[in-house]
Amino acid sequence: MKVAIASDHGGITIRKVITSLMDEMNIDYVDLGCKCNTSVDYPDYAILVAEKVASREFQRGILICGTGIGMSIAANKVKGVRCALVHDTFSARATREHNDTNILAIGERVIGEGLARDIAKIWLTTPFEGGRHANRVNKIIAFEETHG
Ligand SMILES: O=C(CO)[C@H](O)[C@H](O)[C@H](O)COP(=O)(O)O
Repeated sequence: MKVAIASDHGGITIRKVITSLMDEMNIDYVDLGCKCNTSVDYPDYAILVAEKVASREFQRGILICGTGIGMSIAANKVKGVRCALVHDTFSARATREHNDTNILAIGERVIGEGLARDIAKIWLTTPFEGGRHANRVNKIIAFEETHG
C-alpha cells in the first residue's frame, strides 16, 4: 500500500506525527507538503492527494488541516474518493470496515497528537469488511458513475 499525505499550515505537526508512524510501520508514503509555515490554501493539497488516490497512483491518502473539514469537503469532490473526517478511534475502524474509505482527514486544532496517531494506525490497518457494506459502497460508486 502506497499512501499520499499532505496538510495545510494548520496540520503540519500532526502530519509529522503520522509520517513518523508510517516510518515505524514500514508503510510506503510520499509527503506532498505543505513545505513551509506560511498560510496556504487547503483545496490545493486536498485535490492534489485526491487525484493521486483516484488515479490509483496511491491506494490511500491522509489530509490534515485545522479542522479537517475543508480537506474532506474538497477531497470528496474528486470522483472515486471516499474521504472520512475522523476524530475518534471507533469511527476510524468503522469507516474502513463499512465505507472502504480511501482518504482520511484529521483536524489538528480539534484533537491531540496521541489520538491522531491512534486514529491513523487503526485506519491504515483495518480492512474493508465487504458483504452488505460492499452493496452500499457500490451504490455510491454507481451514483457517481451516472451523475459525476
Ligand atoms: O479548511 C479548514 C477549515 O475547514 C482548515 O481548518 C484550515 O486549516 C483553516 O481554515 C485555516 O485557517 P487560517 O485562519 O487561515 O489558519
